[in-house]
Amino acid sequence: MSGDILIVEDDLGLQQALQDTLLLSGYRCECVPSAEAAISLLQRQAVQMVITDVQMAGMDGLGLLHWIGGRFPGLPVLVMTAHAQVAGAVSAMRAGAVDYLAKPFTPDALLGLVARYLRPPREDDGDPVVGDEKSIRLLQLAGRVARSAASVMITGPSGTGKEVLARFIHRRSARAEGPFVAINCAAIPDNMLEATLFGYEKGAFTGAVQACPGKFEQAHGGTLLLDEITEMDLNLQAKLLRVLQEREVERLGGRKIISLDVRVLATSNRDLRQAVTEGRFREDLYYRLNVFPLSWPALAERPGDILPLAEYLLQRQARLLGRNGVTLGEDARACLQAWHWPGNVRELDNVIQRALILSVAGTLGAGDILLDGAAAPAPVVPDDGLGKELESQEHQIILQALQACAGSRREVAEKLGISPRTLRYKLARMREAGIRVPM
Ligand SMILES: Nc1ncnc2c1ncn2[C@@H]1O[C@H](COP(=O)(O)OP(=O)(O)OP(=O)(O)O)[C@@H](O)[C@H]1O
Repeated sequence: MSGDILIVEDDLGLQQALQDTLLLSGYRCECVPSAEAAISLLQRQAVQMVITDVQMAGMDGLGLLHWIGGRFPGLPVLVMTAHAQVAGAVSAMRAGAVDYLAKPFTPDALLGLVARYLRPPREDDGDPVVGDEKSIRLLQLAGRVARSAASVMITGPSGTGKEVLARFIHRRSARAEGPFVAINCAAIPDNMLEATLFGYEKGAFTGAVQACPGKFEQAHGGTLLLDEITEMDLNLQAKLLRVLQEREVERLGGRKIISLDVRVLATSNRDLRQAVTEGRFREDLYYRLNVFPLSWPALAERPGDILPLAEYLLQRQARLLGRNGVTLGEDARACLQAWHWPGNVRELDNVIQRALILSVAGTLGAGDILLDGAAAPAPVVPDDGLGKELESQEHQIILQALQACAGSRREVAEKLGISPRTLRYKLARMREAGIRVPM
């Protein structure tokens, strides 16, 4: 499920910041400044989620929650409250809000919560990009395994593309038309993971104001990816094993047995055998999930993937920034090929993003490639100091332009000769880096 989020916020600066953050993650958004405007929009247009401020002139966020609860009971509503107003958050949860954000919050906190209810449309639902012999063989193997019903365990260091491979297996399987549901076991607090996986009935625990299906139920007829499974605590591992063996689930606080038709894929960046030996991962669960192990090695061990991936990631980022047609110069390619990529493909993605932000030219050069950890050998690359310097100069220029144009983004973008979209992107990055961007 992906799609439209309605933001209801009377502080236009915050409204814009929320929209920037969500747009950059691929969500489509509509913004309105009041609950009344939200109601009028909801009567005309379907949305998939609402994010609303509580305190607003006219009808407040709680009033809007009640209205939505009456008309669209299944529509998830996230409320934003001032930090000091815990009572507001409690009332909102009672009134049926699915969650709340205490201001001020980080872009990551916002995206983390939204992703629990709405999957961002991914740009990378294509096949994994490969160029190295090793990866080509791995992909062929994964394609064959996909057609079977076997559980698959994908291992490899962080950022190597394990989730991309899992999506590929789902798309190549007989379940391709069914849902693909991913849950990151490391990102959800232990006490919430069980409820998130298995679902709960209303009143199962404090805060369970309405019944909620778990990820297993949501994945019925499709595939469930248990990301970073080795981070799950041992008690929950036992419960998971039972669900996998019996192919049925019972929601927390519920009595009904729900039968499941779900294929389970799992990933881990640990040495699984060692986790079993150390008693951190159940051996029986290991055998259950490890029916078909696939291992995606570190990027440095498959150097033939680096340039095809760099090209692909460049085009993906360039599209977001409205900079289609940007290319990688020969010196930039040499730089990328020579690096040892401790952060794997995710690091490559970051480096490409940085290069695009720094450069305004149509071809990225070696000088635009800023690698993490300047201490490591990096041929023909300026040191990190220069990169930081340039970045901070760019931030200064943008901040000054914002001041000079009294916050008008359109004017700032014109003044700096960049598209409004690029400006939005840069501002969101600045906010992520903790810089206060005046509105
Ligand atoms: N072969 C590939 N083709 C296209 N994109 C890739 C590939 N490998 C990785 N990526 C991109 O790199 C980023 C990291 O990939 P992914 O999330 O799949 O890694 P991961 O191994 O699951 O990471 P973690 O262990 O941290 O969960 C994503 O943006 C993904 O789109």
